[in-house]
Amino acid sequence: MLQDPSFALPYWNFAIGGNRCDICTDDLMGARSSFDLNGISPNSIFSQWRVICESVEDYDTLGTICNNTETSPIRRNPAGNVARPMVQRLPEPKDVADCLEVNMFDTPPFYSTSTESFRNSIEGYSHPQGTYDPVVRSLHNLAHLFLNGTGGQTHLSPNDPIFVLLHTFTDAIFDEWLRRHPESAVYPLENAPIGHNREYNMVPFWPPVTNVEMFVTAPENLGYSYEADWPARPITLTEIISITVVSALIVVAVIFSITTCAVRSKASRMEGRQPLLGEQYQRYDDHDRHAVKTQSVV
Ligand SMILES: O=C1C=c2cc(C(=O)O)[nH]c2=CC1=O
Repeated sequence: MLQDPSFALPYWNFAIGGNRCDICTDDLMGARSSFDLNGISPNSIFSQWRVICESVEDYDTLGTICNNTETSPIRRNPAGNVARPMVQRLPEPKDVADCLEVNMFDTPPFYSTSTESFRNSIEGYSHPQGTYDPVVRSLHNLAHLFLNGTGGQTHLSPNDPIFVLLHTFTDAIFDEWLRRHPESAVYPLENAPIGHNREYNMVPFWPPVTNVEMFVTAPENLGYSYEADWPARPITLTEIISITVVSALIVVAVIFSITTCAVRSKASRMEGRQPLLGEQYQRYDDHDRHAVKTQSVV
């Protein structure tokens, strides 16, 4: 993209479970301040990073527009939302594996209420496996809400530099999904919310670019690829049962074959040692030989 091989897009793999923000350290995105639960440590370069475009009421009620004035420092209290325990933990690796298995890219109404939709699953309005549930927050949304501060409020979140890392990881998951589902990667042609149909331009980019033009993998589209290890899909109960049954059948078949071979080889060894005529057959004894001679004379 830039013709600069040293340029890279870093990402934050937020699907690590637990209640610890692993990149919230002073050498990365800033540790928690010891003086202020919601603040960033003074040892971080981000401690005085300030928010712009915070006066949302003014924009709504007075019709003013953001003029880039800096206001308060960014706030962050990872895992600290005591009123909402559900957002005190980061997504699990399994959640990424599950959402990569969702087959359809999107389903009507192509909205935050869509079910069995990869788009809604990665966005985080449904269970990672695809089922829509109004109380659930997962993946991208959960990572935002976990940050619990500037990064957790939709109109402010880009002010926290973690935003970029959270979104490059979300994009990497989308890219992996496109790679795995080439045949079901179908972007909605119509009936999507305003501006989101396949051939509509993505607002506010200039020069104009349509949604479908961006619906291709990063290497094809922009000339970069993500270096990521994806969690393996966990084995389902049905698969465990099938594997157990097949393994048991293989063991029985092997035991049966070994036993049959052993019995046959023993039988053939015994046969080799037996007289040609068994005890039940009459033998030539002196009397018989005599009888034969007598008969031949007659
Ligand atoms: O910055 C964001 C904050 C969000 C909060 C939710 C939610 O599901 O409540 N979703 C969000 C997306 C954001 O981009």
